[in-house]
Amino acid sequence: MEVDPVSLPLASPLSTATGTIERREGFLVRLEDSPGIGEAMPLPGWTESLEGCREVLETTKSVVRKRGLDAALDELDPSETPAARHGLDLAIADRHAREAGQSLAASLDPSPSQSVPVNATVGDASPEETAERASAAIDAGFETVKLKVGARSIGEDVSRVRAVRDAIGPQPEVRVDANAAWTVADARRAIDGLVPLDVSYIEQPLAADDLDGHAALRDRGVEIALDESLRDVGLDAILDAGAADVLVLKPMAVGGIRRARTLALEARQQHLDPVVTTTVDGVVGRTAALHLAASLRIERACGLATADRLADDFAPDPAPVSEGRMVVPDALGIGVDPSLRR
Ligand SMILES: O=C(O)CCC(=O)c1ccccc1C(=O)O
Ligand SMILES: [Mg+2]
Repeated sequence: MEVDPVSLPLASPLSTATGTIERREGFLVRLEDSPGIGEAMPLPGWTESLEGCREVLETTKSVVRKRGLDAALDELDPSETPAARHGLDLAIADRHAREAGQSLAASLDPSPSQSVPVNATVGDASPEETAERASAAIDAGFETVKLKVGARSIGEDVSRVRAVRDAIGPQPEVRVDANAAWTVADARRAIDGLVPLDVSYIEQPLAADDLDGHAALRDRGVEIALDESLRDVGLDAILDAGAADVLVLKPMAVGGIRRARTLALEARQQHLDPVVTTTVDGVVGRTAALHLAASLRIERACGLATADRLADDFAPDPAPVSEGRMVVPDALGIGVDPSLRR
């Protein structure tokens, strides 16, 4: 197992209620002999720190040498060091798929979908700017836009969504992501303003641990999706509280695509609908998340259209967005050269 530090600047930083993402730093994990590649891109607030990830991957190297890959994977705690675990898990999964002569999606499920619908991700900006970005996305073929909210007053956010609806018309799906910025009272006001604008879902309106609050927001004309809550309180608590309609899965934040897949299948059994998104990862992590979504045959738009935000990437994009969908690479494994270096 080899670990290479990597750094990707963002061409368009992503502004959210909890700050702006400007650069992604992490590690490529490579397996030799029988090749496989993974990506460990910690995102502070969502995963361990960069330093924490570096340290645990160093330790993991020697565990792999002494006790093998599977033992090393078992030692990585998905809640303590999810990005490091994602890196190794993905390298192993990529290797397995390659050895089986299959794409990653096909190695996860016998009948994966060939393409996945994706949403455009529109960060916080003025109403005019937000509407312009949303229109540009619709013109480029997207059928769903996800707007970041929660950085401004409820009144301003509702005005932003109204500007978007006025600009793109009634057909496209509009969803919003508050990144836990609202109180219950804020969220009720926001829902009153957003329902007439036909917003499909609100992602993480309230604090991650406020499951009862989220449960009380359901069935008011807009679905509730949970993202941060999965990281902080876990799937069982979300299911027990009946807190959501949609579960947002970020493979980098849950400790790997295979763990994300298990969580998605569990959620579905309880009528909680999974959606897969990236943490604005490089081509290895992003394309792996696409394979995961395809293996789950997700029909809701997924948050995988994040390649455009990067100013640079490790390799050419094997799954560019076209007409609002990403086509799953029909090559071995992830479909990215497993020997690529930075
Ligand atoms: O879901 C998307 O459209 C893209 C991913 C995204 O919004 C995101 C990216 C990095 C960190 C957090 C989030 C989020 O969903 O909250
Ligand atoms: Mg979110």
